[in-house]
Amino acid sequence: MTAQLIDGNALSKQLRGEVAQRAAALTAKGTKPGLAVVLVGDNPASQVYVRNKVKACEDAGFKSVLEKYEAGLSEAELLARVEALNNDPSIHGILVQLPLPKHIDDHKVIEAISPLKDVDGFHVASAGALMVGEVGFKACTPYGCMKMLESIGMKDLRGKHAVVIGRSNIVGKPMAMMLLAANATVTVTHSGTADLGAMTRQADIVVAAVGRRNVLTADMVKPGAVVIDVGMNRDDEGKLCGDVDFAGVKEVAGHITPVPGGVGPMTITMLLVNTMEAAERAAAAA
Ligand SMILES: Nc1nc2c(c(=O)[nH]1)N[C@@H](CN(C=O)c1ccc(C(=O)N[C@@H](CCC(=O)O)C(=O)O)cc1)CN2
Repeated sequence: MTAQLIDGNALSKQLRGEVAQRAAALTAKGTKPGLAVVLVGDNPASQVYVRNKVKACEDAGFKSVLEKYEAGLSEAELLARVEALNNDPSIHGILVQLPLPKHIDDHKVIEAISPLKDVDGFHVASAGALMVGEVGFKACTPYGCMKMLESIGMKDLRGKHAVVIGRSNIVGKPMAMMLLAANATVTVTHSGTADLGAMTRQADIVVAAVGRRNVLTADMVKPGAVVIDVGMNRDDEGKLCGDVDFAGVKEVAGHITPVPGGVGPMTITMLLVNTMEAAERAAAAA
């Protein structure tokens, strides 16, 4: 058996088209969605990601502002920039690209972003809203994973067992909350889990979000399961790869996401969706 691919590029194209239509409608009513992207330092991967975010905004008809700062920018200076963006009515979403240089406390910076503009969904208020089912912004990567499940008819996950590998604040934990909200039975595994394979072999859905190659191999997957790969690593030849042993697992799984072309583009797509939502909420409140 060879698994069906869940194509993040194709799904992104469709969803970004829908966002562009909403953006045109809101712009015609006098509110052009605006996203500010803040990058500190010269991390090469971050530079690619912020460029892709700005380009995606432009393609969708948004205003986008890219603020780039030297790695030596102080925490106080960054907090002052965030505050200025909080008070800028033409900006509906603010994103500070992670990782930040070590001398800056990323938690402090994220908490300085207004929850009304927290389109990354990383603020404690956004995480809390997700936990209790209130209106807020959902973290883009897990939100994109949920859309990928929806695209294969898995919106209500009643009766399904989902196993999340990884417990980070930006992927693993919000992923578990979103799966739970969709009625899945959820197990969160991590570096302290005794027998990972024993957990994943029970799963109808596995989400791998560890940041290490080959965390999930074919022998750890139930035949027909859906495998979502959030990882972004380099193999020995420097080629981009995920956390899943794709070649092996695709022979066992029912559906699988590729890397590249899977969750990555969906992360940017859901950022557009969140920014669109932020602009619509701001216009409705005006
Ligand atoms: N403020 C944030 N920082 C970071 C986030 C985030 O959501 N918000 N996530 C990651 C990086 N990231 C977005 O910023 C991101 C990573 C990868 C991709 C992507 O499209 N990947 C492509 C491959 C790109 C390549 O060739 O390198 C793919 O998978 O097809 C998009 C966004 C950490 N920081």
